[in-house]
Amino acid sequence: MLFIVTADQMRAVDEYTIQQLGIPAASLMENAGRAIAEEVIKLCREGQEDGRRDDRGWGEGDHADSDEARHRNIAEGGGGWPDRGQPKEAWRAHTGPGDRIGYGGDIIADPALVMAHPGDQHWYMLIGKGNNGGDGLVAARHLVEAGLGVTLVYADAPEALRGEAAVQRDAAAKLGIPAVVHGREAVDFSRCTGIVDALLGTGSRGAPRGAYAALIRAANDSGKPVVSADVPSGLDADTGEVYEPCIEARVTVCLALLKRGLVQYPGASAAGRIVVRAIGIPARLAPEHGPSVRLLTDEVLRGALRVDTGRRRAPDGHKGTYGHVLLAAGSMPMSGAGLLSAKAALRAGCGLATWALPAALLPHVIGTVPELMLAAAADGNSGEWNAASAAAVLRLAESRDVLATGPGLGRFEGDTDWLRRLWQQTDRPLVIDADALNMLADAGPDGPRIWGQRSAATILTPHPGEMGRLLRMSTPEVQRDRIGHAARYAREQGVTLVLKGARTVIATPSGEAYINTTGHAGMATGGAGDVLTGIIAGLLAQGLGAEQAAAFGVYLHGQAAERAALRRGDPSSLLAGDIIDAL
Ligand SMILES: NC(=O)C1=CN([C@@H]2O[C@H](COP(=O)(O)OP(=O)(O)OC[C@H]3O[C@@H](n4cnc5c(N)ncnc54)[C@H](OP(=O)(O)O)[C@@H]3O)[C@@H](O)[C@H]2O)[C@@H](O)CC1
Ligand SMILES: [K+]
Repeated sequence: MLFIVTADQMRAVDEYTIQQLGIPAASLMENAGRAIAEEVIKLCREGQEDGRRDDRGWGEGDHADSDEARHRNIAEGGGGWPDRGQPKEAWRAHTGPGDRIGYGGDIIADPALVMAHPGDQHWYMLIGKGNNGGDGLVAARHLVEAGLGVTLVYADAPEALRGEAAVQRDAAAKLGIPAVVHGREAVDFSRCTGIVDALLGTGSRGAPRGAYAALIRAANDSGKPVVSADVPSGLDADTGEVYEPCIEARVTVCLALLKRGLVQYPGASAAGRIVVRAIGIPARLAPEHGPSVRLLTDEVLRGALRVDTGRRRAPDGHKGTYGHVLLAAGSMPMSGAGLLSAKAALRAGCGLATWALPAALLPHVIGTVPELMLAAAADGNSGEWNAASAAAVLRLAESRDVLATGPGLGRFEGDTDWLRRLWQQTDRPLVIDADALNMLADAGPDGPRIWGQRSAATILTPHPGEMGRLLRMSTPEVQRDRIGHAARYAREQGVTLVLKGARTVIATPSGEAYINTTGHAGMATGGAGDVLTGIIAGLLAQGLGAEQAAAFGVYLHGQAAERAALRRGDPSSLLAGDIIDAL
């Protein structure tokens, strides 16, 4: 299971493992360095195999329907990417004739470190003065052992290294691994075939300084593939913010647990392919030492969240079994938003859906979705909502299972009070999106808290701009720490929050959070959010809890968008309606 941690949480788990479990720090560093060396070899082999990387311009990697692809460019245990499932044949292809003994079966020495023509490779290992540098030194030893050429490039004087890292420095020196110190000797990056970035890890603070900054710039400018140890140097491991400069890695070998900065943009782009490698630290310790944040995969949905991702129906089920969604949405200029939401709710599998809308809109939408029931909830000829309509919506909600509101609603006189009445006077699960979120933001900085805790599920689905209005901060500020802001708001306001955007965050009132792995940049299109509102409402109607409906809804939404983009052949031509059709 892929837990996602902050640097402090990682440190606490490290400490526990070393001090309470008694696993020596040296073992962890040995495992870390060895894992980095293996990933370097794997990258070299890929280069030897075909030299052509499969960059199809989808933004985040391959699009396939398997859970492995779900992880996007994140792989666990080093085996998930891109092993191509044929280890034995692969070793055959990669090992030279001298590496195999032909009689009585294959005997292969240390397969993870075997490659053809290792002597053609020469890697520069950029070594910082902390434990990240220690990992790089261990990796250097293993690469030398595998036959590659290696040069250590120290950012600081080697004497600055302490503890375990100093032990590794001395071992490397005794083995005669060539070393230079930045500033003392010139470093010519054109002479290497690849670079290991072991400058800064989770102990990094702020923008890289001095020699660290100079080496990062030189590595990026070299055009050589960079493998980063734990996190790309120059990345904020907690927020995903990239400082100037920041390593642009081809591969990041993330040690033990995923760091938050690697799953949030722009950090996720700087990290390249992320491989999470176990180093002897039990992953399940993570939530005991900080918030529980997980990558949202099919496994997490089926396991921890107990969601039937196969969406099986009871053989004797009827439409009443799958619940009835009431959607209060749409206005004259934005009727399509209501239509998309309502249709998505039906496609998500609810038994029935009623769309409550301004009376003047009714004649224009009758028959557009025949499966949908329509209810005029606001009088007048304007096609807009009004404050008095709250009573009608509440009345309709009495015989429905879920209320969703916001898409295409528009703003109107007294709208914040209109929303407050829905919040306080219906005991149905409530999904709040779009303009309804702006009404909520106008309720004041304490937002929902002053309206009281709802007993039923309450799900808010802001995009970063709406989240900013709720939090009274700018959109870039929200984006700078998406997980942190979403988790805090959900906990403080007692709601389930879906912060939309690349790598959607789902945060619960109890402090759990999930980072979605499905979807693509083609979903940045009008109406995609309205579709999500409908899907989540449709799942709530079928009896899923808030956490399950929000998480599964986001996952399904992205998965359907992937399918739709594959059908069209190009994600950028995706329409929100295509997502509904692919559900
Ligand atoms: N058991 C463990 O702990 C394990 C840890 N592991 C590994 O250790 C890594 C964490 O190691 P770490 O805590 O030593 O910090 P790390 O990131 O190497 O560097 C800190 C040094 O950099 C410096 N520095 C800071 N900011 C800077 C800046 N902006 N620009 C320039 N310099 C800056 C700072 O110096 P200062 O400024 O304080 O003088 C400090 O000396 C982790 O990511 C993983 O790779 C694994 O082996 C598994 C076991
Ligand atoms: K690094």
